[in-house]
Amino acid sequence: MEKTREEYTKSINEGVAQREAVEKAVAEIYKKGCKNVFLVGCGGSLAVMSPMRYFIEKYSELPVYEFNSNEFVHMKPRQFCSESMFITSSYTGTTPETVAAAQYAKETGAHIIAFTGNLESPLAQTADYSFSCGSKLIIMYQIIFYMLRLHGDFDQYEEMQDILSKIADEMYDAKLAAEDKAKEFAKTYKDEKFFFVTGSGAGYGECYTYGNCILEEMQWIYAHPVHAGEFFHGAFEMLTEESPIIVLQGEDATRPLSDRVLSFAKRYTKKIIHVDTAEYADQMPSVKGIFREVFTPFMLTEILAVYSYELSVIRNHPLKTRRYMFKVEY
Ligand SMILES: O=P(O)(O)OC[C@H]1O[C@](O)(CO)[C@@H](O)[C@@H]1O
Repeated sequence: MEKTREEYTKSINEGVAQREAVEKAVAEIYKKGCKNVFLVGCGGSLAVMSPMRYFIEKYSELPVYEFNSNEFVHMKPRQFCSESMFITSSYTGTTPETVAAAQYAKETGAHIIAFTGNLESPLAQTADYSFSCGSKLIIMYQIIFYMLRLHGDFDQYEEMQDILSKIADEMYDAKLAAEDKAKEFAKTYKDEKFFFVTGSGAGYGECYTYGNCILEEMQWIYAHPVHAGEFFHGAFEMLTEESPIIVLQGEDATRPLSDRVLSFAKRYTKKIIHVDTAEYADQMPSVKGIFREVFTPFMLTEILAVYSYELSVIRNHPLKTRRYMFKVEY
């Protein structure tokens, strides 16, 4: 395991402990107006907000838009205005297009709330409110679900906070339970040259992250992250008995989409890697009822982190290895 229980729980609980400050920031922004919500970022930092779009769309009538930072800057969407809530995430806080997007948001008069790993970064200096901890998702949960509560769309907010206060330990138990499967995955598939990755709904962001950021960026293995619904409208033509397919399955409303991928894939390939949050229910007794859906993105992210780590170890290719990123002009 990449982190000890103490290191892991500290990094998660550091985010949970910021509850009051996050609520204060969200309440101040909400008071000034929240006509719509914009989720803006790049790569893994954009994908981490994708489940939040799912939850806003599911629970609220508030319009929500998800944008790559550079597209946001160049397109300047018409719906974006001084009463928009601009939520952004950048681990480094220096990704130029994300900083530019925040600067544009500021010029427009919108209120900016940011996750960043560096509170001294240009992004943090541009944002009205910035938060930092070891988990982007934990901060996003607190921002989005408090906003939904203020908007009268989510009555179970206190229950969610109660679960958050226990989640680090339970999640670590689930990560331990995933370790053998992750080691087996790494041993079996370490030499593969290509992976399909499918996911949907609250789990789609993690599907994108796994293909684009983990397999391609961090392991230099070709991957196609494809929406489980869209798989049948193109990509499945490329599936052969030689194709490994990683099927990410959560416990959200779109679970049947992954059942369909699984039943098709079982007919044409033996190389199926099925990662299902439902298999970790015993380790996470606090996460019950509607919260199986709410915490689907968190559980998928944390379980897959075990898979990524084991793959990087067996391939002797650390997850921080880069050819171009942060090294050359781009
Ligand atoms: O804006 P951030 O979060 O610092 O992103 C920098 C890089 O980190 C990643 O999210 C993951 O390494 C990339 O996709 C992205 O280019």
